[in-house]
Amino acid sequence: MASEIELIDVTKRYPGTGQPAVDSVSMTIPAGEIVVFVGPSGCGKTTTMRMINRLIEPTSGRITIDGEDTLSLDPDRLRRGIGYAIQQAGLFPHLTVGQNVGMVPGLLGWDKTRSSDRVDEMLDLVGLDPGDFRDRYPRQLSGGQQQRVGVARALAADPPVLLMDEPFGAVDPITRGNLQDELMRLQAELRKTIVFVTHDFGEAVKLGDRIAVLGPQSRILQYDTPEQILANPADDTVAGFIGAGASLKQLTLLRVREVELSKAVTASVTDDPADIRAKLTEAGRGFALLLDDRGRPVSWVHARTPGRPTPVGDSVTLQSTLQDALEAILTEGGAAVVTGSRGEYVGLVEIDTVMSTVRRLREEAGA
Ligand SMILES: Nc1ncnc2c1ncn2[C@@H]1O[C@H](COP(=O)(O)OP(=O)(O)OP(=O)(O)O)[C@@H](O)[C@H]1O
Repeated sequence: MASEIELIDVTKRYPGTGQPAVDSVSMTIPAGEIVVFVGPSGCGKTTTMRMINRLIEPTSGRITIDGEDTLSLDPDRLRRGIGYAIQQAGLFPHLTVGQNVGMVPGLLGWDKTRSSDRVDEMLDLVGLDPGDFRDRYPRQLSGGQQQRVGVARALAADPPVLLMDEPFGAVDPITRGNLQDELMRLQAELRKTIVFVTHDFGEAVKLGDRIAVLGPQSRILQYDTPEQILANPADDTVAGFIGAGASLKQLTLLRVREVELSKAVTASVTDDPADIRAKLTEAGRGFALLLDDRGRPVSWVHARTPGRPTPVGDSVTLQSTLQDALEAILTEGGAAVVTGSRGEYVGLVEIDTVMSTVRRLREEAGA
């Protein structure tokens, strides 16, 4: 379930300020898409987003959701129907993870069983084991886990619209990449209308079906697909914002599932090292990837030392971008291991694949 959002001539003038923070913005946010607001600090991204759920009231203009004027609705009711996730998760510190996630279902009057089933389902969905996490307090979680709980909470009542204000801004780059991958995996399933605020253009390109590049007072400098913005920036300001190295940035547009994967020699973690060595000799390869009993990658072994595995570090999923794969290759060396939806090994992205893709993108851009 998703909804179309429309902003019509929306203006916000904070009391006691000269210029409006948001000046006469009009845009349509299509149902079921991720629209990213990106722009410099202070340009009015957050103000624009918060007017959608009326955490901030517009000074003038209209906002409709599926054609219904939000100003005609009771603000509390409106907000319960819109998921909201923010930087540093904004969890209530004195409530458990389960109570945080179950907050909106509780407000909506769901009964206890339905609420608690939903909490477990949501924790599962964002990759946290409910048995382990439900009764913990936010301070007992890492930053990335808190963000996951924040997303679970925003999704708990199955809202058609999700507002996300720099939700991954406060975590390290690797965790951030993982959270982005998970959001894309969730969205492939849920197809919500998501408005996402960031000042990181790379994040916008990775996540957005469309990107609104905003200038001062939320003036829309360009509103288009990432491909179009990268290929045809509307003006020098947008071009400057995209920055140099656009063809490398285009790696963030391609998913691992879109390139041909290579095959590793695989063996089971329980296999005899001598058998693994024999297998590698026969295949004429130097390394084997060891899988556990569920087919998940565990470690690499070298033909000369088959009894001494090194753990697989960074892996990527089919939804990851080639940029992520490149980063994993650079940290892991040689190739990035690709896993499927249950964490099972599905193939490798090799550096040659990334290089030939970059060459192809350059050629296409020059053509
Ligand atoms: N409550 C307020 N009262 C007065 N001015 C405000 C208020 N909130 C925001 N502003 C001003 O409105 C402008 C837009 O702020 P907003 O937070 O929407 O920008 P932003 O693009 O989200 O910024 P950032 O990326 O730094 O979070 C800024 O100039 C800010 O100083």
